[in-house]
Amino acid sequence: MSHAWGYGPTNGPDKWGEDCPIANGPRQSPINIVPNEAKFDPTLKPLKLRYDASNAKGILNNGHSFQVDYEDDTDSSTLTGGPVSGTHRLKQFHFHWGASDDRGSEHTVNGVTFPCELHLVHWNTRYPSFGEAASKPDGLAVVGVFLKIGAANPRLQKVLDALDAIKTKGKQTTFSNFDSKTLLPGSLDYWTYDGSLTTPPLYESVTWIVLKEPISVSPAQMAKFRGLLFTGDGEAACCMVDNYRPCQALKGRQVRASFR
Ligand SMILES: NS(=O)(=O)N=C1NCCCN1
Ligand SMILES: [Zn+2]
Repeated sequence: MSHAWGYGPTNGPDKWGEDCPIANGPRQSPINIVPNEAKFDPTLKPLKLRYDASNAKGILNNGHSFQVDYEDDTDSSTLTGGPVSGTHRLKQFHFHWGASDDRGSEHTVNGVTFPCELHLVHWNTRYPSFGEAASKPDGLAVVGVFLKIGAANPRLQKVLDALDAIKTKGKQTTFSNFDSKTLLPGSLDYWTYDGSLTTPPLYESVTWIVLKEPISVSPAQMAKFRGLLFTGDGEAACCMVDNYRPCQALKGRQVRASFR
């Protein structure tokens, strides 16, 4: 692939293997989760997410999605417990979504897609930085949360209201005082499996923690996601939609459940 990766016909997921051969590796993500095939693991600990709203730094259109970045030079926003050992620091969160409500999530459940999926990206502090951790088999832990069409979600609104300022690729603005814990559903029941980044470089470094309970999003709120552009100022506009990777082969992996 001679040009930068993306989600179009010439640079999309089917082409990523040209630059990233790990795309066909043994622990790629996302996957279809089949609850009846997930094994309840009583040794799994409850997820402990402690986030400090004041760690929120900024919001950026990176040309593939948008992300909210967090200060990660101390242990003030962390994930502990769950399937991971040690402490993982929150680095950023971002979303994946579709052009219409029938698609957009990366993981699926019994083949069912959701219109959007939230990823909260954390890195293992046994390594000195996110960049170092990102390429280690136990380097990252990503919490995935499904968004399901329903009532407008007031907890999304501050994020969505910031999108007008970052419409095009490369735009960023300050984004402060946001507690990402408010984006989580009431239950922290989860499925977990060993996987990868779902965007290049597709490193097989992610312990995935996919929450069973979705949060709500309204059609009008979904329209705000779809108002973003993949393209930068001065380029032919291309709507930022369908920025999800299709499900990948399980290749013998076991998905565990934290709940019966
Ligand atoms: N969708 S994902 O697996 O979280 N992929 C990521 N790639 C770059 C760094 C953050 N996360
Ligand atoms: Zn993601």
